[in-house]
This record gives sequence, structure tokens and C-alpha cells, in this order.
Amino acid sequence: MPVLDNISTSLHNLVPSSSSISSFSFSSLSSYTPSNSPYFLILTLTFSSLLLLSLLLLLLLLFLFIVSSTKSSKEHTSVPEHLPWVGRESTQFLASIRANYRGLVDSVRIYREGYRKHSKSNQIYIAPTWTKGPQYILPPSMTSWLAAQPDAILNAKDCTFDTAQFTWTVGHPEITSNDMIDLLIKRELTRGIGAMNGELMEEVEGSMEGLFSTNSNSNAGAEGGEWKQVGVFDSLTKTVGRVANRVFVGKELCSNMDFVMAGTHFARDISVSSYILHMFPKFMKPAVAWFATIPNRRHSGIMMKYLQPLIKQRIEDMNRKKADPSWHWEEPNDFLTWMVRESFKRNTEDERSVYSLAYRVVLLNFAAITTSTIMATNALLDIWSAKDSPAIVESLREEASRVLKEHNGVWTKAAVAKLHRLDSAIRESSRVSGVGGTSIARKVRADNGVTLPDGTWVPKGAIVGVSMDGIHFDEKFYEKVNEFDAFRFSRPREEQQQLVDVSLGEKPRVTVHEDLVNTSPHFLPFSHGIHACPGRFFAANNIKLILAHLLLNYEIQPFETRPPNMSIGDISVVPVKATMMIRKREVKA
Ligand code: HEM
Repeated sequence: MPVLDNISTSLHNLVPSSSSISSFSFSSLSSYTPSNSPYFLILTLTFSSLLLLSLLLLLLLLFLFIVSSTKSSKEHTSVPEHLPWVGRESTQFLASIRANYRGLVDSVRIYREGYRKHSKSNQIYIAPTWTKGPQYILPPSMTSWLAAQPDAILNAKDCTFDTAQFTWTVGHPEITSNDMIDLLIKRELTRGIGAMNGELMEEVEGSMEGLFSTNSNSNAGAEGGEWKQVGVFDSLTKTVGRVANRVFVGKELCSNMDFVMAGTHFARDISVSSYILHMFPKFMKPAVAWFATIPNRRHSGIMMKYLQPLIKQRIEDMNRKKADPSWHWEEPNDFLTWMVRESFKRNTEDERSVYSLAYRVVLLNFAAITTSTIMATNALLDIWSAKDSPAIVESLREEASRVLKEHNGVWTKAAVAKLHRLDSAIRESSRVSGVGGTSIARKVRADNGVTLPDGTWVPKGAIVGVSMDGIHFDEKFYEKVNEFDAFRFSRPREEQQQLVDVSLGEKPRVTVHEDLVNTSPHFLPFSHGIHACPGRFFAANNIKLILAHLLLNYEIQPFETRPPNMSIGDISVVPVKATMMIRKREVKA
């Protein structure tokens, strides 16, 4: 028996062999002491090394603690004394670093308390944060003012780059600060929404067949009746990533999960490495970053490996077609083509090289995939965890089925636009679950600082924002704020009633349609104003296609309780390990 053989060999190694016993002498016994046995030496060496390592680790932690504490104290002293803090007890020992730590692990409580104590009385307060230093939280009456400020005064990108430590976690300032991605999203992607829904549906169907099928050897899909347990976030990441990339990089690469998952891992790496880097002073960051961003380089490297040859080929094909219009090749209608076409008009290497174009697609994935997946995950969990979940699902299904029939089984742009109930359920989920600490976060760029509408002066370099969480749960803007009311926004439209919008007391009563993509001073998941997310139309279209297909073709068992989100600093993290029971519906729409 191999196991017994192994044991006996091991014992032989430990117990002296018969030949060594025969050569045993009393003189050797007299010279034997435990301290000169080789085992003792090995043990001593191991123990000392461990002790030394622990000591070094302790010293490093102590050093880190002192450095972080000094850094946070310095940042905190820059705040004008008359402004109230929430989450910082100035009399406490090591007040600043303890406050920043609270900002990391207990931000929901801080923002809710700050909103109740100060924002409701139209006052500014300061919230400690791990990634942004002390943050000036403005009351909702200043939201519209904040959203309209030009970048020369309050800068959006400075804030994002600083929070996510872009210099180290992403690099390439010449690419990140360039306008090409924003321009192409607005000019090509958003205008073309709907035209590619046929292709996007191919990916939705293909992805779900692969993920939810219980038939191991075919693409035929799960048969009604057979339940399968799958990860919610994982399934949606793969589906959202595949669908979005169909438009970004085309049919072949979009379903390559090595590529798609590297993109989502890269987004996570940026977050994790930025949290680490925020502990260190500026002079240490380059050295720390080298280690902290190893995963970032690995995952962006995987994406680049696929993207560069594809883009090189696309440039060659497009050039050849330009030179010879009779050549039988049709330009694919995707982001790569739009980007290469745009690059032909530009002059710098940073806008034309294969490398820089490929890295733009990496960044596009960073902006698009995880954000959309989080919204889709929250919507799914909220819909299937609601106390009246079966009724909500039935109503959503009825709408999706009716609209699809009206459009001859094709999800055209007009058809997707008619999914008012689904749109409302996603928007409502984003109101209650998509909460983060702040929205419209901006860094003061003006050399002389900025004076807020109430006369408060804020120094250059400080971060200002509004409390998304506070606003989304304010009775002034929403009735029954703590309820997930799936049809809150579609009901008035369906009932042909006018929705009354109390717009922060600035205007009396206006009538609006509150769709998912409509940002407002009291709906902030996509931010609001001049920098409101340009990709939101694409994201909303894709999430609705995915959920409509899920509703019509699959059944999900309702959750007993809503798997909870977790807040880390300003980010609301969805329960990435939550699973669902899913099966194919027998009756197809
Ligand atoms: C549900 C999904 C999404 C959410 C919740 C979301 C949210 C946001 C937010 C909060 C901002 C910051 C705006 C500000 O600073 O005021 C933003 C910016 C941005 N988003 Fe999105 N986003 C989503 C999807 C997408 C997609 C699909 C794309 C690309 C196709 C995209 C591209 C961008 C870009 C380029 C910016 C920078 C805009 C600027 O600085 O002016 N986003 N997004």
C-alpha cells in the first residue's frame, strides 16, 4: 500500500537504521547533548528567523503608523477651525488617524449623522476619509451650484486621479488626461445606442446559456425544472463584460474571458493599491507603488497582449481600405474603429500609437464594466429580495413580454425605451443600494481657493462634495425613503399623472420623467452636471437588455433576506459571494 510505504519510509528517516545502531558506541553517547543535535540547530535557526521577521514587521507597522498619523494630522489642521467635524473627536489621542480609519470602515454612519445634524440645517460639515483626506460636505441646497462649477475652479479629474492614485495605479498621464475616450463615448457610442442591440443580445444569450445551462455538453441551455446555483456578481460580471466589449472590441475578443476578467481584476487592483498608497507620504509612493501595483501591471498586461495585435491589424486594414476602396473588407462598427479613425486626425504619438490606443481600451473597461455590474447586481438582489418580489417579477415580466411582442421580438432602441417599470426598478435600486459616501466630489484647483455660496472659504487642494447617501434617504425628496418601491418612478408615468418634483426649494413644482439616465440634484449615482457620467446611456441600455432577457427566459428563487452590501470608505461594495438559484423557464416569451 503506497500510503503505508510512505509512512514506513518516513519512519526510517527518523529512526536510526540497524547499521547505525550496530556502529553505536558509548563515546558517541557521552558527546551527545540536545543542543548540538542538527534538529536543535534547525529549530533554533527557524525560531530566530521568525523572531527577526516579526520584529521587522512590527517596526515596519510602527513606521507606517507614525507616517500615516503625521500625514493625517497635517491634512486635518488645514481645515478652518469653525467648521464642524463628524466622525472626529479632537480631544481623543491620535484623533486624526483614528478619524480617517473611521472614515474607512464606518462611513455610512458618519454621512448619515452629518446629514441629519448639519446638511438638514443647510450647513457644511467635514467628514474624515481614508482616500480624500478631510472632505467638505455641502448641503443639498448647494448641489446644483457644485455641479455647474468649471474645472478651473473645482476639478473633477483631479479628484478622481488623486482618490484612485492614478499616477501610480494607472500611470500614463498623457493618456488619462486626453479627451479621446470622452469624445468617442458622446459622439459615437451614445448616438449609436440601439443600432447594435441585435449584436448585444447575441452576447447576452450566449453568456447566459453558458453560465446557467445545466446541460454540460451542449449549448442547448437549462431545461425547465433543473435549478442551478451560481454566483450573482460573477455571472453578471461575465455577462456585462462580454456585452459591453462586443461594442468596444468586437465579436472575437468580447467572449474571451481571460481578456474580460483581466479588465475587471484591473479595476479591483486600482482600488486596492490606491488604499495602500494613501498610507504613505508622497516621497515614498514610487517605491511602494512598484510592489503594490504588481497585480495592476499583470492584469493590464493581459489585456494589452490581446489588444495590441488587434489594433495593429485594424490600423493596417483601415489604411488599406482607404488606399483601395474596392478591397473587399467592411469596417466593423465598434469602438476600435471609431478610435483608430479619430487617431488618424490626431498628431501626437500619444494619440496615434498602437500602445496608447490599446491602453485607452483598458481604461474604457475600467470605467464601464465594474460600475455597470454593480448596478445590475444591486438591481437583481433588490428585485428578488423585495417582500413582494413575486408580484414585482410578474409585473416586470408582463411589461417585457408585451413590449417585445409590440416590437416583433426585437429589442430596438424604441422597445428598450418602453421598459418603464424595469427602468424604474433599476433606478430605485440605485437610490437605495447604490449609495456611496459622496457624489460630485471635486478638488479645489483655483490658486486662491474657492468661496462657497454661504461665504465659507475652502483652500486649494481640498475636496468638496455632497452626501449621496443623505440625499437619497431624505424625506424631502422621496416618500417612504427606506422602502424599496420598485415602481416609484414608473407609476406616475403609467397612471398618466404628473410627478411633482420638489427641487430643493429652488423652484416651485415642475413635471419631469425620472428615468434611470436622468440625473438630478437628488439622484446622484451617475453624478450630476457638467461631468455626469457620459457612459450612462450605454450602461442603462445594457443592464435593461440583460435583466429583460433574464426575466423572460429564466426563473430565480427569491432571496429570504437581501444579501447585504458593505461600505468601504466612499464605496458601497456589493456582496460578491452571494449566490442565486436559477433555472430556465419552460414558457418562452
Ligand atoms: C452603471 C454604470 C456606471 C456608473 C454608476 C457610472 C458612474 C460614474 C460617475 C459617478 C462618474 C463621475 C462623474 C463626476 O465626477 O461627476 C463617472 C464618470 C465617467 N464615466 Fe461612468 N458610470 C457608469 C458606466 C460607465 C460606462 C459604461 C462608461 C463608458 C462607456 C463610463 C464612462 C465614464 C467616463 C469616461 C467618465 C468621466 C467623465 C468626465 O470626467 O467628464 N461610465 N461615471
